[in-house]
Amino acid sequence: MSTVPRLPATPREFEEEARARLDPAHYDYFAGGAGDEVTLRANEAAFRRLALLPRVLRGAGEPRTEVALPGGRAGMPVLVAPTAFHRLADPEGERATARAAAANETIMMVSMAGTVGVEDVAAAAPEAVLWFQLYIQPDMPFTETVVRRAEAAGCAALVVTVDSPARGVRERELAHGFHDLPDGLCCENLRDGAAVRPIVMSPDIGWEHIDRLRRMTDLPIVLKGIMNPADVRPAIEHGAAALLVSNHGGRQLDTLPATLDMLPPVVAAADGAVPVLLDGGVRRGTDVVKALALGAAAVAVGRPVLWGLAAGGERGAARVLAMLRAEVREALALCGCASPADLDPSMVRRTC
Ligand SMILES: Cc1cc2nc3c(=O)[nH]c(=O)nc-3n(C[C@H](O)[C@H](O)[C@H](O)COP(=O)(O)O)c2cc1C
Ligand SMILES: CCCCC(=O)C(=O)O
Repeated sequence: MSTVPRLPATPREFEEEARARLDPAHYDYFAGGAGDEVTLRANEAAFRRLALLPRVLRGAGEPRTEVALPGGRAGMPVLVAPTAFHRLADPEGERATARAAAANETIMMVSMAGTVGVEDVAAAAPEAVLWFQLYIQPDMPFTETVVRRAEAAGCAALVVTVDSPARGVRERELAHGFHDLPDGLCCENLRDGAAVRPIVMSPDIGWEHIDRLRRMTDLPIVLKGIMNPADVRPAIEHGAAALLVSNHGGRQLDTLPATLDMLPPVVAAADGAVPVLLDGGVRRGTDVVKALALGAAAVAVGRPVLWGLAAGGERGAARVLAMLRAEVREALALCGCASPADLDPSMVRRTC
């Protein structure tokens, strides 16, 4: 009789199980942040500082969790953030993640630094809604080649990461000497003929590149890595369809504020012109509900999915997403909400 291995039951246990299974260098690559990891810790701490204030006796009925976004509908307001190198966590890599996302009716943002090509990710989960994350390469003809591949694979949006004019310095990576993928793995979306190009994070990228991208494709463009409200107007003027408030999970510049703390001013600056999403430190359904109450249209999770993948492959990643979905439903119900639209800023309160 074959037995199915037991999966961890909480986000913390998933991380512990992943840590036990992963090569320590790979665990630290996934877990770590830039500098002293001030921002990495701040993201999660900001959610703990905020308390929920439910409403009562609203007769809201069973809550619905789906949300409509420029790149399609998601069955829950928790998307999969783009993270690199999934085959370090599981041999199936991004294929497994896409199936886990599809099983939970949510959207997967496929990293440009994926270890499975976007076509193969799409083929592995034909029902998955995929958004393609792009680092605009200064070689624009090559950027266009990558965009065409994402379009041909059926991706429904481009997520352009704008917080990386240079690569963040993560001391945990330096301590392990982690620079390259092991033999046999590479960034499949960077293939150029027989060669695989390195990803260039260029300080030369500017708004004119967003304009060129806008002219290149009809796909909605989500700008990922907006933190300063001063960037919101230009983003809208240059055609962004949505903004993703992100500090790259604390992996780029250290000592940025928590994303949750910048959400209200970014939402205010967007003034309803485009939906605003958030990632960074979302670990529980209550975290999701707090971000939605402060005006996020949806959130995304990075590391929790990697822990699921490392702890239990596709099943593990699917379980992490299913836990979040169940927790969001429960938190909405206990807040007296019929859907995310019933949340508002009066339902959260700062505790310190
Ligand atoms: C291991 C790892 C790899 C990442 N790779 C990418 C990437 O290739 N492109 C990108 O835009 N963001 C990348 N990110 C950032 C995530 O998209 C996201 O902003 C962040 O993980 C959210 O924080 P969380 O991990 O606390 O949920 C990566 C994050 C991690 C942890
Ligand atoms: C060149 C891969 C970049 C992945 C990334 O964005 C990260 O590790 O945070």
